[in-house]
Amino acid sequence: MPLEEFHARGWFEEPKTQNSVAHGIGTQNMLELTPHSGQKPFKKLFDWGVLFPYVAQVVRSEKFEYRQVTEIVHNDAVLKHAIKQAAEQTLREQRYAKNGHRLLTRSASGDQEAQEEEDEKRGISYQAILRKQEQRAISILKDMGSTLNNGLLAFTSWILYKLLPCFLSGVVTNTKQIEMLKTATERSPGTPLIFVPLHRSHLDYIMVTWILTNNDIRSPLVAAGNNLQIPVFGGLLRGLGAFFIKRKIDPVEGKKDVLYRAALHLYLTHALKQGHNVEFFIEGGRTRTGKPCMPKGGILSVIVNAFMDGSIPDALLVPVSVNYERLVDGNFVREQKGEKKIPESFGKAISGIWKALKSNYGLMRIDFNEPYSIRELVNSYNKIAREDGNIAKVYKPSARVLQHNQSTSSLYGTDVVCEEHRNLIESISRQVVFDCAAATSVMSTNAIAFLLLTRFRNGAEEQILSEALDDLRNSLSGCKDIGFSGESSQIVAYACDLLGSGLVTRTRDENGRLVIKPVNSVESFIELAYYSNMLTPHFALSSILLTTFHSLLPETENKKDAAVSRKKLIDTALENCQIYRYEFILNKPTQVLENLLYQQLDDLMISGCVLTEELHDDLPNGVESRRLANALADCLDEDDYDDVRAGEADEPKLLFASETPAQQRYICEVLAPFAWTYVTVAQSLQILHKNSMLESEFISFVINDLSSKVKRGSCIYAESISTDSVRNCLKLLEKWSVIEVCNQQGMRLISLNTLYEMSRESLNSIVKKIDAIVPKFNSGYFSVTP
Ligand SMILES: O=P(O)(O)OC[C@H](O)CO
Repeated sequence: MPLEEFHARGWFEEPKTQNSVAHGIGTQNMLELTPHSGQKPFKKLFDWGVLFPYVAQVVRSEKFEYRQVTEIVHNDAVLKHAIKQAAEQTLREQRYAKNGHRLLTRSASGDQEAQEEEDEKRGISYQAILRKQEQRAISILKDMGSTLNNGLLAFTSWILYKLLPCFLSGVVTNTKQIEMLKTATERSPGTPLIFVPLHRSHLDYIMVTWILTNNDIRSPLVAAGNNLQIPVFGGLLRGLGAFFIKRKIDPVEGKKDVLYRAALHLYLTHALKQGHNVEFFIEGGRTRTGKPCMPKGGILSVIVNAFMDGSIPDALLVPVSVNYERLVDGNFVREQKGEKKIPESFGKAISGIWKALKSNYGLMRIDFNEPYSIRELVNSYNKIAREDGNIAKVYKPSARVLQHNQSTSSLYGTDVVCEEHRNLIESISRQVVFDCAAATSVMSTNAIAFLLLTRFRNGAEEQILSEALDDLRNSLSGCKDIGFSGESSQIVAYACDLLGSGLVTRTRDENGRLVIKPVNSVESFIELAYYSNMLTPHFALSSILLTTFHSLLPETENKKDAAVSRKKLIDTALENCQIYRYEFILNKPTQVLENLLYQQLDDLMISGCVLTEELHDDLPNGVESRRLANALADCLDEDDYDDVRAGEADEPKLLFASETPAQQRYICEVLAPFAWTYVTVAQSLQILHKNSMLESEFISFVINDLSSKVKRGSCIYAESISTDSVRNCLKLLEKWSVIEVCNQQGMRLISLNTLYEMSRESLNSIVKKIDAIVPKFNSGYFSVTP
């Protein structure tokens, strides 16, 4: 989307019409690298020209009748049933605790009177337990419920209008996307919009609501973690639409909190039935790495269920992409290094806001992507399943009662879902995350951090970095939205200013040329990786493919003759993609990964990173191979790749392109830090030999090991020190049944599976398998001089 299409109203211009208030990016010129305004908050505080539109907004927004959902849920029969269930569960526990083995249950003994006498003797009263559970239901709903208020929304909008310019140089949205949302609501009146942003900052909650309110789109009820239920701010968020949910739904392992689950399920279902729009963060928490986290299905499952059981006729899922040039929340370096998160508190919030108001975080960008109708999504999945003859995978709407399955550790991961819909929810959630990530705009800081980490870890002259930025922009054009424009040299300077001297240094060399370098510390590389990782998913497939290609190239004297079969490459790359299954979503559920790899291979041939056999001999610079690959890519659509593969037996082999080793290296560098983390986890497994360990201890062990490798220089990627990636690798090893994870009194204990406990060879084979994804930059292929 060209930048010209973005609404370009200035922060400091007074809103002429209410609909334009929310988009402040200065003028078109300001978009091209506006210096931070440093506006004083509350300048022209009582300017009626500014205030009036907000007063008008309160009046206008009365058309959205914000019915409080809590009272409706109180009287729901399903909640009453859950209260009874919870009371019976507690009764059983109390009987067990007091009677031990002499447990009598009504159903078992058949003698209710005897049981009640026994209960009375032991001071157990079912009625008292029931009353307690009723009280608990009331308090859960009170803790949870939003108090969405139009007056507060308008007042906060006005405050934000005054405050945001103090620390952001603009908030960019696209007016066409806003129009699209309005059209969608007009076309399907009463169908709730479900906003699903990828979560980067606590500011996301506020900004999405702010943009919507200022554009007369009904503000959503927002699922917020109860970690944000802090004095003053908790109440404020609640008034702006937040409803609070527990991060861990079942605090006691193995015991389901039936009452809480029912309350959450009913609250959300009734909110949808009342026509409320809803917003939730499908990743659960904020990304710590800068790339999307794997989706958690909990909240989505309630929404999909409400559709499947006919509670609502449809809902429109709106993937929202949010990005910041500089993250207002600070950074996640401590957590990546294995330290515990400092919980949110009133003091922390105040000091955070104070610090933010005195800083410059550049632009914020919000994109509302095309809504999916859940109904249409289910129909399209069903169509594919029918075409594949996979009738078992056809999802049928059905009336049903609430049913719960095993939950994962975070609330957002809790499955309040029918088992038969599990695949459907997983497919939808992966598709939403994939689309959100693909539609996220590349900010200036993302591009510069990416170049520094993949190409210029030891620094580069400003001019060379600018040229590399030009190349990157060209390579992204048409496939990624770029959130900046202007001369690359100016963008380099601007982004370096925003990243700050803690992350990049700018010094003059002996010839007076400006050299830009990442600050050489673990902390700065981890933080730079956060910004760079926004681009990592985009290059992930080509990085896997090219790293795999290099791992398959034989060691030979004549590098130009080294050949790999296309099939072997794709098959091995597919296996390597599986290694990253918890790190990246590489394809949409509707896309075939193998086909995407074939497409990537064509792209690598077009860019001259891989050559083909017969064409290589007479055309050393690969021009002809590029032409052929171009022609192929032009005439093939995804389905045609199946036919191409059918004839692959007589296909020419793939050859090493000796003219482009540097270019190949940059692509392999993209995933190299992740590969180092994974291989270190695999190597560390040996300490589990005859020794189970707390997961947290094992993670610390790996992080320490990575830190010493980085210190010694045996691993050049300080950003490999990543708790998130260690965890993702552990999930993979659990999936492969290499390790077993069991819960003991709420703590996760890991141990080797019997096969790997018994045989060191099996464990070595795992290390070897993972080592295949580590690029071997000393193999000789990368050092070939063109
Ligand atoms: O990123 P977390 O884990 O601090 O959670 C942030 C969420 O917004 C909590 O509601």
